[in-house]
Amino acid sequence: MIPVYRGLRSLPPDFGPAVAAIGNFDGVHLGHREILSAVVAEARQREMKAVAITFDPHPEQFLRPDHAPGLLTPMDHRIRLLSETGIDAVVILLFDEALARLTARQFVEWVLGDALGIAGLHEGGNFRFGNKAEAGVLELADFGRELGFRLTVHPAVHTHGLEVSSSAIREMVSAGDMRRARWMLGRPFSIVSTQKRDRGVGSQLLVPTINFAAYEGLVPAYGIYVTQLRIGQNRRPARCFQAVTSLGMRPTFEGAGFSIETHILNFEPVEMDETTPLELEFLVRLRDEEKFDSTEALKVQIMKDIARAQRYFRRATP
Ligand SMILES: Cc1cc2nc3c(=O)[nH]c(=O)nc-3n(C[C@H](O)[C@H](O)[C@H](O)COP(=O)(O)O)c2cc1C
Ligand SMILES: Nc1ncnc2c1ncn2[C@@H]1O[C@H](COP(=O)(O)OP(=O)(O)OP(=O)(O)O)[C@@H](O)[C@H]1O
Repeated sequence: MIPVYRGLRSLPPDFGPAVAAIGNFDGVHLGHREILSAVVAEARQREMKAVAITFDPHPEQFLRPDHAPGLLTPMDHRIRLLSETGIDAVVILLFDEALARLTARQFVEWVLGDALGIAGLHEGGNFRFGNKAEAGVLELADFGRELGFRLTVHPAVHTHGLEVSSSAIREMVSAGDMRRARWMLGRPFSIVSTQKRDRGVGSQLLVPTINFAAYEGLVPAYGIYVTQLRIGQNRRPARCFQAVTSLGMRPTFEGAGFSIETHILNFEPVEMDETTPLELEFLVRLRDEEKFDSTEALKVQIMKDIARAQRYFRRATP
């Protein structure tokens, strides 16, 4: 794993010079990856460190907690995806009152210059920074000329005619539109969690499922999905199973509450416990959750869901 520095105080004094991109990088989508690959290319050429600079909490969570979005990638997941882009280090800036108050000039001089030794920066045209997002890439280019770093501004990345952005992907995920979310992410939307014990109703009366423990990030619209489950990220290669997942309130069972439950289609025993990392990829939404009159009626529907998921995988795998 690459080094991850949490807060400027944890940086070594000889950290720079570095080529970097700054942003929330929520989702580490196609736009982010394009920028980060340019960061890596410039850093290799200039023999410097390639760095992703991100924020925790998400600025919106700090500034407008009531309206803040659920995240596509909580921090650990984001760090893993960032590290797969080829960068050498992640710097997490702690987004607090003091950081929010920095003017654009203070942010550039103190954070980018003094603390990080930035010699090259890559951003998209919509990048904004400084107190109340006062400055954009034009001001950043001026600072670069004054303080001696190179700024490269990248045109917006599009896919299927749509501009890629974290907020657009959040809307798609919230609406259960996994196909478009996948276009923009360049991978299926996934959540990373662990297993939790369930009530046992599923295994006895319906189908066996793996239940997910509490998850802090954004989840797709409630419903039933074709999914893929990776068990044990740290084990290489992780085991990957075809699955069907129910996500929501299980209206058939009054008071059952929220749950994410996955039934593996091509099950084989695998060693796991409540600490084993699980990654659940959402491929396509099958239907809304429904309230059934009986457990038997729910089971008939679950069998249909399983058959549809099996057909999906038969078509998807040549
Ligand atoms: C493929 C699949 C589809 C499901 N669809 C529904 C549904 O439409 N309505 C519902 O109330 N529960 C649905 N469930 C959830 C079951 O109610 C759930 O498995 C049951 O509550 C067992 O809970 P337990 O695992 O806590 O024992 C579905 C589960 C699966 C695996
Ligand atoms: N589609 C894109 N093409 C090129 N650059 C992008 C794209 N989307 C974001 N960036 C750039 O990536 C960096 C990090 O972006 P950040 O994660 O903060 O924003 P975002 O993805 O646009 O999210 P949001 O939709 O929440 O504003 C910034 O420089 C931003 O301009």
